[in-house]
Amino acid sequence: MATYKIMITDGLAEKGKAYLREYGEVIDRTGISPEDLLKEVGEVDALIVRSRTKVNAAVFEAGKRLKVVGRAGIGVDNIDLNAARAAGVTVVNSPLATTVSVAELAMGLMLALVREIPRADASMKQNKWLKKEFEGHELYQKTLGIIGCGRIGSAVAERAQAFGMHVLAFDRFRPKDELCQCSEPVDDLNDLLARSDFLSLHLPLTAETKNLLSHEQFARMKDGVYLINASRGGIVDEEALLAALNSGKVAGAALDVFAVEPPSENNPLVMHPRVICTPHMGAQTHEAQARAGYDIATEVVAALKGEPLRWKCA
Ligand SMILES: NC(=O)C1=CN([C@@H]2O[C@H](COP(=O)(O)OP(=O)(O)OC[C@H]3O[C@@H](n4cnc5c(N)ncnc54)[C@H](O)[C@@H]3O)[C@@H](O)[C@H]2O)C=CC1
Ligand SMILES: O=C(O)CCC(=O)C(=O)O
Repeated sequence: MATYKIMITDGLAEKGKAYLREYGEVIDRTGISPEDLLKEVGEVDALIVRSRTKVNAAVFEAGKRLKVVGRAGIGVDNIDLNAARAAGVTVVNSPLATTVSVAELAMGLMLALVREIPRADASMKQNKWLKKEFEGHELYQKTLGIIGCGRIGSAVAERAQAFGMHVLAFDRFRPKDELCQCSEPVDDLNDLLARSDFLSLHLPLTAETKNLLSHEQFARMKDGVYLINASRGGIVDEEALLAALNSGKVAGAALDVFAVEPPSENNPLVMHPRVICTPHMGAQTHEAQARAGYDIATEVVAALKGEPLRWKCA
């Protein structure tokens, strides 16, 4: 039986590692620097990453025996797919594993925003009882606009409707009859922006979606809209968001993702009193990571063995 060398650079659940060990040597280099990755990637047949490791053209160039890159998770915006194709390296991901966790975080962020849960907790820890300051809003009967209604967007739509929200969905590539999880599919992003009390983003970062929400789009939104972004930072123009928060157009924003991660120290969005932040942790649950680790391990081994693949990205 062939013995493969498989490098892990951003951690992997034990179940995934155990599966990989049946087929080869697992080299756990979690946290490896970009420089060391370039030095060491030439020794391995497969590389398994999450979102931290940037698998750019230089990595493919240095990966002389590299056959497959596995992304334990969904977004492959940190992997240069063109460079992978040019180098003849297969790229796979594990897109089903983390849907529920991300959708649950989006719902949690929505509630945290309208009830100011983080600020209320912080005030209690300062021995303050500011009950009168914390008059929030209900989600009930509000309109939620979902941009990108695939796996996660649909799961959020389902959960939001259980809260009694009216859910609009815009998806550029999915026919309206596939958006059955929402209350009302819309054809026009501007229509969704104009009607939503809450906006939640669930689409990939691509050349087309970069800065999808910028000054012009914020101007089209309702005054006092709430924004939740647990997709990718680059989809929202951060400067435009800051301006919209400062003008009061946006009442509050909850951000799990940033254009640059981690964001710079004292980043004005992170520090903003009406912004709630989490460190890109949508998929960071025990359950999601156990599934993602196992799914990517089986998919990477299948790719190494030349077997049919379920989730080929390149
Ligand atoms: N915060 C976190 O930890 C996590 C974030 N994510 C992000 O969530 C994104 C969505 O994941 P899934 O729902 O599983 O992907 P998906 O592929 O099932 O759904 C994405 C949807 O976005 C739509 N879309 C693409 N471009 C669009 C555009 N320009 N306008 C409107 N819709 C567009 C697609 O047609 C698709 O239906 C991922 O790409 C990733 O960036 C995923 C996992 C964890
Ligand atoms: O695994 C991670 O680091 C983040 C998860 C994520 O954003 C994704 O799977 O697209």
